[in-house]
Amino acid sequence: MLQKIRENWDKILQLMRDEYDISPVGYETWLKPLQVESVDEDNHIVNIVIMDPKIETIGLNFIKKKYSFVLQISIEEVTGFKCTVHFYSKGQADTIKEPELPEVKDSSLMTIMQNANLNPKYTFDTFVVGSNNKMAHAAALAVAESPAEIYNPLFIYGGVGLGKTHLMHSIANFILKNDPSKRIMYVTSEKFTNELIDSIRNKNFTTATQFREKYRNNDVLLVDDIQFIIGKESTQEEIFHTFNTLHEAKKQIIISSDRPPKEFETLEDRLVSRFEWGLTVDIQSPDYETRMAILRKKEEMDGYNIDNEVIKYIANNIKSNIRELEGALTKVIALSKLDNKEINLDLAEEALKDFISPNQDMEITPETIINVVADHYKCTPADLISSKRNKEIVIPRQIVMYLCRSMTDCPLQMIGKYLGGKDHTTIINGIKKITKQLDTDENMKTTIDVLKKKINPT
Ligand SMILES: Nc1ncnc2c1ncn2[C@@H]1O[C@H](COP(=O)(O)OP(=O)(O)OP(=O)(O)O)[C@@H](O)[C@H]1O
Repeated sequence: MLQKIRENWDKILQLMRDEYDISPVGYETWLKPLQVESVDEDNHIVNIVIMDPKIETIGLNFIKKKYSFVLQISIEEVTGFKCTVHFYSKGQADTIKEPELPEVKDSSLMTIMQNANLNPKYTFDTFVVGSNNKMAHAAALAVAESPAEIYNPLFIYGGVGLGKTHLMHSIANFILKNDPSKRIMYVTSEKFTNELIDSIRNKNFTTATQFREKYRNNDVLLVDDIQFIIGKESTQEEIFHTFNTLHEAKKQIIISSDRPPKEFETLEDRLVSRFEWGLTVDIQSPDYETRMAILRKKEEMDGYNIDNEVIKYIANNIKSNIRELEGALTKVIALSKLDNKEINLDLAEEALKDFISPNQDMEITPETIINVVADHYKCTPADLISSKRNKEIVIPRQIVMYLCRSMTDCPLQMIGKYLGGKDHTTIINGIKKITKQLDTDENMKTTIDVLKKKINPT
């Protein structure tokens, strides 16, 4: 087994990196220096030595805490060997034998979680509750405690990197922990679409049946980022039937999206109405206290105790995306490890100099607005700038005109220039159209609110 693990070592590390979202710097710093020292086949123990003298002492606990579990799973996945890993710094390798880690007891549950495409790190325990996500958290917990009994479907929406996926996985992990026999499947709507296309392409009855079974034969189905089904008719059809089958069988459905169901203007009504059958909850950007609490939680999980000034600096400067907030803390920690320096404000400023630009609170520009609106309507900025006259482009373009007028100081003529040289009468007409619609159309109000938040989340 030693030989097999050694031969596949690069593959195992790469699997960890790709499957568990380990950043390039994390990979280089923590994983590359790891080598397999020996294997105790009887006790299923793999002994790993940390070869880099720079990190072997300071990084030992960190690596143990953070990577033991994913390394165990990756070794099992690549070589089939179910094991516990023990880490040693180079000097300890021959002498120390540590007690077995508790994680191995859960390894069958972990395999079930993996098969359901779940990230075991995303649990309610690691999810910080703040005013921005209180409702969503409460609804998620209620669904986890009583699947298919209260809110079905549960529809969670919110901006990028705000914790929708984390919350969905928390529900599924909670259910599985209580009852590992539950059949659970997590999928992004993109992956669902790709698998559907594959099953149709093969034109093979078995493949189509297998695909349906995979998604319909579940107690809980979680579909992330449902907005990507817009404009994909076969996927919508399949989602519709999958939804009906599961709902009729009283199985739980959980959906996430970047917008509420009523904002799916081009989606069939029958789907939109189904999405609204249960409960719709949103997640907003975190306030300062929540950002601080999230950073504190992450620091605690990674085994650090970082100066309050540093945490405040990050929380003050990264406001709208929790993924970026976490990334910033990871960067600061990594730099301190690499340079073997104490974590203080100077080091944080150095580590984040490309991340936090002094101009980040700069005024909003028409370019930003065009990009956000294009992303929201799943068209391209070039479509909005073009002279295309179809409704799918004309309305978003008029929204750009309205938002440029209400969110920037840009003169009408300049807005016209940003939109590919439209004259100022066209811009005025566009703005009037949206302003008028806002008086009567609730959907338009919600759309404008959502877009304004995306453009200026603070
Ligand atoms: N309330 C929270 N407490 C702790 N960590 C959080 C919280 N919200 C988000 N995170 C962390 O932020 C990162 C991004 O969260 P997640 O992937 O769930 O966002 P998302 O809303 O699904 O993003 P996307 O729109 O890109 O799909 C994850 O690492 C997650 O663990």
